[in-house]
Amino acid sequence: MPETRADYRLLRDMPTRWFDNDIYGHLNNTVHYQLFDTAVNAHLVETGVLDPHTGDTVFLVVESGCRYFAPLSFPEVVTAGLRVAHLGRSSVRYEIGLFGGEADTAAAEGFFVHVNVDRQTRKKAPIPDAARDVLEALR
Ligand SMILES: CC(C)(COP(=O)(O)OP(=O)(O)OC[C@H]1O[C@@H](n2cnc3c(N)ncnc32)[C@H](O)[C@@H]1OP(=O)(O)O)[C@@H](O)C(=O)NCCC(=O)NCCSC(=O)c1cc(O)c2ccccc2c1O
Repeated sequence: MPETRADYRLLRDMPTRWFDNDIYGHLNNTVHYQLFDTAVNAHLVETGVLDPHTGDTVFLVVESGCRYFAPLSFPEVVTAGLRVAHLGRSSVRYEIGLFGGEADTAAAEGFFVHVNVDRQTRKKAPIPDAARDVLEALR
């Protein structure tokens, strides 16, 4: 059973683009993953805890997945619901629901796991306190 908007801690509107529709006239499955990345990383950048260009550490994805319940398509505005399901020492699991238009049940539900790594060595590193605070607020 798909989840509802109330099941997520933060909602973020995500405009769709002409190019997002595939030959069947709906968002291709790869676009859902782009929306997940954009929703989460935009929040991290806006809250000041991710600087993808100069930060000492960066997040890498180690696992991701998605279930698709209903089609989404341009020109719909999609709303992404975000929550943190697990916060470890160096890892965080995000769960994201995608809602089409005014719908209250998710058209798709996905997740991905980020591991924080040192930018230079690419070895895992503890999630810094400031980022941890932002992530705790999404639990
Ligand atoms: C990332 C790695 C270096 C980690 O290797 P390591 O051996 O150190 O990993 P561990 O097994 O010790 O686990 C560390 C930590 O993660 C948890 N964990 C690991 N796997 C999973 C899993 N499948 N599910 C849940 N949790 C997992 C584990 O429990 C530990 O947790 P703690 O919290 O207890 O510390 C190595 O795995 C690696 O290099 N992998 C390849 C990464 C990669 O190439 N990914 C694809 C491209 S990256 C990407 O797509 C990407 C997306 C973005 O959104 C970005 C946003 C901003 C910047 C960059 C982005 C980006 O590159």
